[in-house]
Amino acid sequence: MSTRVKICGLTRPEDIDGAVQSGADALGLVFYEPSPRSVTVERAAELAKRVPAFVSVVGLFVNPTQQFVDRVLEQVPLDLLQFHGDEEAGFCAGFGRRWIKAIRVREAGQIEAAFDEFRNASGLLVDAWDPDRYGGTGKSFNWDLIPDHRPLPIVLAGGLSSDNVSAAVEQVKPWAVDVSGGVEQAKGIKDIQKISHFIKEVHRVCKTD
Ligand SMILES: O=C(O)c1ccccc1NCC(=O)[C@H](O)[C@H](O)COP(=O)(O)O
Repeated sequence: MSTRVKICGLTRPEDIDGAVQSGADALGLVFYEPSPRSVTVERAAELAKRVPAFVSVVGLFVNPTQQFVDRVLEQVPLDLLQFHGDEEAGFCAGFGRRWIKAIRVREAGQIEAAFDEFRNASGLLVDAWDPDRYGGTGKSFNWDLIPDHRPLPIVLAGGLSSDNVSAAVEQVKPWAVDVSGGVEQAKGIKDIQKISHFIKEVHRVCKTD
C-alpha cells in the first residue's frame, strides 16, 4: 500500500502547480489568520481552481465559527475539512463534507481516545504537541505512541522532511503523511525541489516495502 502525501500551507499558484507536478495527493489551504500560511477566501478560490481532478483540496481550520466554514465552502471547492483546534465531533460533521481531525500528541492513550471520539472522521491526523501553536510547528513527536490497531486511517504530521520521512513511513506505516515546514524555503513559501524530494522518498520506501 502506497502512503499518500499531503503538502500543507500552500499560498502561491506556482507552489500549487509544483506540488501537483511532483505527485502530491492532497494540498492543504490554511484558513487560520494567525498562521503565516493563512490564505484569504478569495485567494484560496484562485488556488483551488488550479488543482486538477484526483488531487484533493483540504481546508484547514482552527476553532472556526460555523458561519466562517460555510462562507469558505460557498466559494472554495474543498474536498475535505481538517480541524486543528478543540472542535467537537458533532461540529466537524455538521457541514456535509468529509473531514479529518488533527490532534496534538503528548501522552500515551490519547490517540486511542481520539479514535473513539472522532470515529466518524475520514482520518486522524497526529501532530506534535506545542503549548502555543495548533500546528505547523516543525516539531516531531514520539511515534511509539501511535498504536498498531487503527480504526481510522492515520495521517502522520509534525517535523517531517525528506531526511526523516522514510524512517517515519517504515516505522509507522501511516495511511498518509502531511508536511509543511520541511518543504519550505520560508514560512508559506514552498520549495519545489524539497517537495519533489520528499514525495520521491515516500514512493521509494513504499516500493521497497
Ligand atoms: O501550518 C500552519 O501554520 C498551521 C497553523 C495552525 C494549525 C495548523 C497548521 N498546519 C497544519 C498542518 O497540516 C501542518 O502540515 C502540520 O501541522 C505539520 O507541520 P510541520 O511540522 O511544519 O510539517
